[in-house]
Amino acid sequence: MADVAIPVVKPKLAGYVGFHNLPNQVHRKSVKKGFQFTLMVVGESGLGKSTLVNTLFNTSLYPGKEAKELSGETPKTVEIQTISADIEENGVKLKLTVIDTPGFGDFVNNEDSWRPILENIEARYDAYLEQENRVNRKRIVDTRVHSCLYFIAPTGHSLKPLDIEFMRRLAGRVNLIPVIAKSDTLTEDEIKAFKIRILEDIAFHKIQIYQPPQYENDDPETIQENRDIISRIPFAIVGSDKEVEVNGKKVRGRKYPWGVIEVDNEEHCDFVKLRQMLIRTHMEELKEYTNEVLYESYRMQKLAGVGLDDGSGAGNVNPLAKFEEERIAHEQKMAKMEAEMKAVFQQKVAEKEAKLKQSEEELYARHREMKEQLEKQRLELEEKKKRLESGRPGTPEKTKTKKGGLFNK
Ligand SMILES: Nc1nc2c(ncn2[C@@H]2O[C@H](COP(=O)(O)OP(=O)(O)OP(=O)(O)O)[C@@H](O)[C@H]2O)c(=O)[nH]1
Repeated sequence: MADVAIPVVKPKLAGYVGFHNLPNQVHRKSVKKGFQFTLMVVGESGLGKSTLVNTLFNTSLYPGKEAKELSGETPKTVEIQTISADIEENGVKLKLTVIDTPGFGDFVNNEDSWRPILENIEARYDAYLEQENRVNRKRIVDTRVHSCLYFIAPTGHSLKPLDIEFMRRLAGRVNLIPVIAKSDTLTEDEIKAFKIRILEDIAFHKIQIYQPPQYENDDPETIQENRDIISRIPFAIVGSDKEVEVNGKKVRGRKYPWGVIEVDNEEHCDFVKLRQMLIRTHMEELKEYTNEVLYESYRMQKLAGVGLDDGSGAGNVNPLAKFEEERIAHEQKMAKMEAEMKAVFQQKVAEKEAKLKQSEEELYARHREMKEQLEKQRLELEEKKKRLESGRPGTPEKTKTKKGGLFNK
């Protein structure tokens, strides 16, 4: 039966109903529950990832790293590190999780450095999916990555092949937000040109980066704010968790002989706009996009068993082909085990045979020795006998019989 379109009636309320308070109810509940956000930072070694995280949340999430830096060392993040912190502002609680990934680019072969990062993102989707599929789904813990800051080295040229490879692999799985690291090392004009080139590269390679949505029914101020944010992508950032003095006032920034770059000054860098997008205006958008688009697409592909790239560079994987591949791999493994066992068995048999041969030879040798000894003894006895016989005086050659006849012996 075809659906019949039901006309939407827009009645005028005769009196107070009270549902205008619904947003307040949501607000109260959310504040009570608290908020949660997971941010990942990815990029080459030493680009200021850890420093930016501290700067963003105005808190020191890396006490160990800082202590090392103070003692003159150059501390490095060497493995994927997850740091959680409960922070509170005006009674609103935020459980913040930062996933700091080790800087790459230090190795001779950096080809596969993206793999553990992508695996980490997907493992978090898998953990969520597994919880959703449980009978009891009361307490689902969401550890999915809601946004990923990708740090681009301030070269002023264009994206490096490694950056393109990384971004291509991560895009479509996570909200990718490109940032130009340590932008205090570039001039304003250099930053402008660099941004254009980065965006051209991103468009050319069809890399899907996070695009803040625009809503027509937003108020003009929000629309303008949104436009401002979009125009700053990729954000040129400066990180510093130290304070410097400017006109007698302490500000977060970096001091140079020619002046001070202030982190929280919109004229100096895009840090404020990035923070605004991540925390003040788009945190919920980022979470929603992760849940409704990125996770959903991963989930669909996973459940349908098709289209998941296994990272081998072979593209999408057919589940039957994958199964067949696994079966062949299993058989090969079994055959290898069998051959190894056979080799061990043969070696053991050969060892035993050698041992037996040795005992046999020893026995022969003993036997020969004993035989020789016996022969020697026999010869000696023979000799003795001869001697005794020859030594007996007047021993007749012939013995007389009782009757005196002769008897030949
Ligand atoms: N000029 C400049 N230096 C910065 C900036 N941010 C951080 N640094 C310095 O760069 C060095 C490396 O900073 P980290 O935050 O440890 O860099 P990272 O990317 O976490 O390093 P890995 O753990 O090796 O990946 C430190 O000495 C920071 O003080 C910045 O915006 N500009």
